[in-house]
Amino acid sequence: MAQNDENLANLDLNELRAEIDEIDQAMQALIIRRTRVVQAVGAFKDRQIAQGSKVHVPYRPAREARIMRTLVRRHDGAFPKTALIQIWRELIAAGTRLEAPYTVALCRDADGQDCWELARLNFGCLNEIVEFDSQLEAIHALEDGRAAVGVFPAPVPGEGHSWWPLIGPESAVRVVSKLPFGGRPVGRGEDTEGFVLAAIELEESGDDRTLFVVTVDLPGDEAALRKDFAKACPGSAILGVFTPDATNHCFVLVDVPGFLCNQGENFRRTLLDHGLKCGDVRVLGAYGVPIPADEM
Ligand SMILES: O=C(O)C(=O)C[C@]1(C(=O)O)C=C[C@@H](O)C=C1
Repeated sequence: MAQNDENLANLDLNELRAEIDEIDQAMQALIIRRTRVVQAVGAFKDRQIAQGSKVHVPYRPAREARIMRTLVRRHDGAFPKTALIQIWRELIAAGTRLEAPYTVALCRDADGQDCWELARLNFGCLNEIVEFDSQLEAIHALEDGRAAVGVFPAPVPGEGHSWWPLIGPESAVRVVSKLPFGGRPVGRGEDTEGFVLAAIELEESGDDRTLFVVTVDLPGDEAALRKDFAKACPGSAILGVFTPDATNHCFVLVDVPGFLCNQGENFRRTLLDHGLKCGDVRVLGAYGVPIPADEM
């Protein structure tokens, strides 16, 4: 029998355990029911694919971001929100696998940093994680469908080689999420941040940031470039600058507040208006803003 909190203190151990058994049974029945609904979602997506949809990966990070934010917002009581999110990570990852099994691609960065913990925690205990020898190979695996998602270390300003310049303008691969999304694990991997890459459509989650790759004339110094971008676009951050050999231009990876995937041209004009000598502006991706640590 469901007990009020006040009554719990009057129960003996057997009665308390009977209460837990009842709750576990109710939760399991709901997991069974949720799974049937997820399978129906999978069947719906299969029909969309049969009708010509190009997206074959069931993963929908914007929807997941909305689910996680709602969980955290309505939570109450002593159970930690980070662990609550982790329960749903397993639920969602295992369910997505039922829609279509998928492989997670990983690659270490030039400093040997990898995102294994991030990948395991986000994509669950059942999905295969394949480690590639080079970042280019991992990106190719995403492009040709050998892997559905990839987790790559978030670029660090000033690092020598990053993966993002390897994604060409014709590639269907995009940055679609930032990890960890809510809460951090304790211990190994607790400081690692990563981006999820996948060949899927970009969708709004209600609180998003957009990644642009901007081609600019080689600046006198990088500090001036950062200042110019900050002035042109408040709240933006330069995550990386890549200068191809023997050229007089560089590519700048800039992280901008808002879901601006159809506004590359507007963004370019804003930069030009602020005196930045920029050429092409292309969208590398967009991601739901992770839940801030002080809300967890
Ligand atoms: O909503 C969907 O599109 C689903 O496939 C369901 C679901 C979920 O388990 O809630 C699973 C995978 C997606 O990444 C997002 C959500």
